[in-house]
Amino acid sequence: MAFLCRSAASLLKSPRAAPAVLSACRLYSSGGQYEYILVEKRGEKSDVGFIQLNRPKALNALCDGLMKELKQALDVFEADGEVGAIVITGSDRAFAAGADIKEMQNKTFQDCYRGDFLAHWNRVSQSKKPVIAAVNGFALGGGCELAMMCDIIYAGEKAQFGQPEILLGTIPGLVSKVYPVDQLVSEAVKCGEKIAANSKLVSAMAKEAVNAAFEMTLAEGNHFEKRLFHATFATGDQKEGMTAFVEKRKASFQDS
Ligand SMILES: CCC/C=C/C(=O)SCCNC(=O)CCNC(=O)[C@H](O)C(C)(C)COP(=O)([O-])OP(=O)([O-])OC[C@H]1O[C@@H](n2cnc3c(N)ncnc32)[C@H](O)[C@@H]1OP(=O)([O-])[O-]
Repeated sequence: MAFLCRSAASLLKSPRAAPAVLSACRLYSSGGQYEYILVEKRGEKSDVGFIQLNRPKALNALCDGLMKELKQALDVFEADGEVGAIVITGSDRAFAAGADIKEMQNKTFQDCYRGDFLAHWNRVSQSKKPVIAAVNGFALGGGCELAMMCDIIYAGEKAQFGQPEILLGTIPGLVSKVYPVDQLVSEAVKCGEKIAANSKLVSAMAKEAVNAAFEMTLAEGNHFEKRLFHATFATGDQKEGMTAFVEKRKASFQDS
């Protein structure tokens, strides 16, 4: 699994493949029109529910509308007796580049807490039917978490998983990396440098979330992480991190 930052991503960039187009895609639902996803039944027996995230210009950033539609499509497939499994995919370039930063940029802690921000994000992990993530391209932040909520992950050779939220002044849930023996120590130091360049306040919150999860049930751990995620919206560093992303510049964190 690769931990991606924007600069690393630019090195890894592959020729931009056109978003996969669903031939003969038909809207499959209770008649509702989906704006952010394409939905159909696939397989010889039409017994596989197929959901393609479809915000190509935003690299399938998971805006609130998209997540609501995803929940709606899962509800429809759960109720469909023909459907035995569900596949969620994105485009060749991006499974999903995370929660929508532009939508989150100006949210306050109060907005997050009162509106129970991300409340419906657990829908995938609550699915009674097996869900398979088919991941090509970027699966970052909430996009990586969406894949992890599925029961099985199939990854294309160029799939890139990462939890880069710390670069935005908010908290991630997972980081892992594998190196050859002789590169391990120097890479660990480089990693330390990258961490140290981020908000120390938010890094501490991330660590608190990870450590607390070891002592909790999965549901409690998810809840605790969500509350800490909300709390980062009370910091100046979250504002700086997300504003810097939108303004296409490097963030300057003040640990506040
Ligand atoms: C449990 C929940 C908690 C989750 C928290 C999160 O997920 S936090 C998030 C964690 N995720 C991250 O921190 C990843 C943030 N994304 C990146 O770092 C880079 O986009 C990249 C490395 C994925 C691709 O770089 P690249 O140079 O190849 O492409 P590019 O950068 O030019 O992007 C093309 C267009 O897509 C847009 N857009 C992209 N992502 C998002 C987004 N999440 N949101 C909104 N928009 C996004 C981007 O603004 C641009 O639109 P514009 O300006 O043209 O209108």
